[in-house]
Amino acid sequence: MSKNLVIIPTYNEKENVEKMIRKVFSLEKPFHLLIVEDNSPDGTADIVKRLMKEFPDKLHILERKGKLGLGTAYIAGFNWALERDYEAVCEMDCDFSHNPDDLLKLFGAIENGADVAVGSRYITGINVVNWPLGRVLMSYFASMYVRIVTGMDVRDTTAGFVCWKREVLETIDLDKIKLIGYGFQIEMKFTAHKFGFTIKEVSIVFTDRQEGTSKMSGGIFNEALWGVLKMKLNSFTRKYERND
Ligand SMILES: Nc1nc2c(ncn2[C@@H]2O[C@H](COP(=O)(O)OP(=O)(O)O[C@H]3O[C@H](CO)[C@@H](O)[C@H](O)[C@@H]3O)[C@@H](O)[C@H]2O)c(=O)[nH]1
Repeated sequence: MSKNLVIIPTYNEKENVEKMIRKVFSLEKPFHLLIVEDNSPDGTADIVKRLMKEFPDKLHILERKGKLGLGTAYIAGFNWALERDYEAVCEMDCDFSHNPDDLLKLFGAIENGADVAVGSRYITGINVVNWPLGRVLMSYFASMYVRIVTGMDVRDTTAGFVCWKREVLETIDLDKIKLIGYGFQIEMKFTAHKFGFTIKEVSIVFTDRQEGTSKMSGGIFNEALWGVLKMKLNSFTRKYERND
């Protein structure tokens, strides 16, 4: 069995999902793939189930009743992985904004000793293609804001292309992660940082999706803005002790 799992959350990704699954399985390293599907009205799940017959054992689906948010989709996926023997788990979008070829770099960073590997848009300038200037600036300054509030030395704090060593997911108590949108990505990294895990940023280029639409909303942005302050305040009373 592959030791490495890729988790892809999907909501209305019928244009991308088959292409993405085939691409991941064509990479030179063997990965398993878990699709966390939120009952997409466009029939994404049916495409995945058809492909599961072609890729038995390595393509899996976790179906939920409806659109419950990206953060809880990943938590469900992480818990699924922890019930099995995977040694590292990577989050990735379905829409090719994350280049699946970069999975090799991210899992490679974990093999080379990082506890968390972040596919980062902001360590060598700003590597974002096809986003409107407003969104680039918002994302860039949001990452800066988070860095200042949290004191965490990570340039791309909202990045959603991230690999986690199993031990990190076992340690950070996934039930305590409360934010669900961009804030989810921040809270996961911040918690790992507070537990003393090493976070390595790996430079990637993020290209805006060609097919389908983003599911993020203004509410999710606000959640990140206020949620980060609340998260920082709560961190003063929480104990971050590892059982080594
Ligand atoms: N299962 C499930 N999947 C979802 C949901 N919402 C979004 N997704 C899936 O999550 C992935 C990302 O969704 P987008 O809506 O395209 O996200 P985005 O706005 O481009 O945000 C990306 O970049 C942010 C940083 O700029 C990241 O913070 C974020 O995690 C994500 O990678 C896609 O595969 C999409 O189908 C949901 O409620 N449920």
